[in-house]
Amino acid sequence: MTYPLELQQLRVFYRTRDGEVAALRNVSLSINAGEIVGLVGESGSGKSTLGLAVMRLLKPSAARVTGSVHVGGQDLYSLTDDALRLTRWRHIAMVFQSSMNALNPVLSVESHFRDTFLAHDPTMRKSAIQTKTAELLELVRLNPAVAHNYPHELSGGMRQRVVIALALALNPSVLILDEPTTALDVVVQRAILDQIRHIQQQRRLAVLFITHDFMLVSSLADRIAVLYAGELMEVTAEVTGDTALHHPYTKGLMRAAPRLLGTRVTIESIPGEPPDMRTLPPGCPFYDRCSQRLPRCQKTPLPPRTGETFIRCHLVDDSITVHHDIGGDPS
Ligand SMILES: Nc1ncnc2c1ncn2[C@@H]1O[C@H](COP(=O)(O)OP(=O)(O)OP(=O)(O)O)[C@@H](O)[C@H]1O
Ligand code: NI
Repeated sequence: MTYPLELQQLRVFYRTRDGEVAALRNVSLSINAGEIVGLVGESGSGKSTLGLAVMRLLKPSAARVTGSVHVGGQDLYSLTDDALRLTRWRHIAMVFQSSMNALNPVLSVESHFRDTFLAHDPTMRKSAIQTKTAELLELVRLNPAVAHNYPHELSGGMRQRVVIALALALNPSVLILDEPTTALDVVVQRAILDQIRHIQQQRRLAVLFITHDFMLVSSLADRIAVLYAGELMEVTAEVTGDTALHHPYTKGLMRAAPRLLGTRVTIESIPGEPPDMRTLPPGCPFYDRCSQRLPRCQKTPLPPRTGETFIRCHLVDDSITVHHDIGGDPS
């Protein structure tokens, strides 16, 4: 089976003055067509790094990437620069963290779309560009007249919709969204998420939705991938109930999500800080903060896991008798 997006043993090492720092370690994850996978983790866990590595946007001078990224069965890291340019936007597109502020202030909305279309098809006619632009603006519930506006004339929510519409311009099958709604107020955020869900279903898009907000993503995603210190600790389809078996870190995130109890919002957070990526312990990276740790968690590396869902935790390994979906590659 070919996935729209498949990561195998993806590793990213940033080159720093003090040597290489592993920001992403052995990440394996596949996303199906028509599926939203939420990637959650605290600040610095490597979420944006993963998005950039998947787009092959990390400069070789700044980072070394190993493992593989397949988009529609094609190995992204084996493509020539020309082929890569074609694949980006057409097959895989990304909405970057704070990209609503990255629109060019001196270009109208229409010009942004025109540039995108012409970069991929220089022969595209003006009328076709206008029609496509109007369609895309309507797709994200904007009035097509917005095409004549400049970014500063639009609200943050409208700019974010423009950026999402731009990412969809060449009809990609994979969309990566990095904190697309974080800067927006809750009502606007909700509306945009509903829209993303709608478009994603309509187009059978494979979506990787990056956020630090577990609560937000649990209402949106089909599966959640939990990143901690550059490693996937768990991939779960049990996105709402905390009765299911989870990694202690995932449980912590679930509790840390702001929760409405009657009229009261409680926020319980995980004590401690994520580890320094340069001096990671040999065992589980969550060891220092884990309330359920076992002696061997400190020294024994976590087992590698692949598959639709998995939990990487020594404790969980002990407590499950039936390894649901753990191991074996889907085919
Ligand atoms: N260019 C770089 N050179 C060296 N280290 C980097 C570089 N970019 C990021 N890092 C480090 O890699 C780790 C992961 O950063 P990344 O931005 O991917 O995290 P994130 O999960 O997206 O965080 P946030 O929620 O704050 O956006 C961090 O420790 C960060 O300091
Ligand atoms: Ni980030």
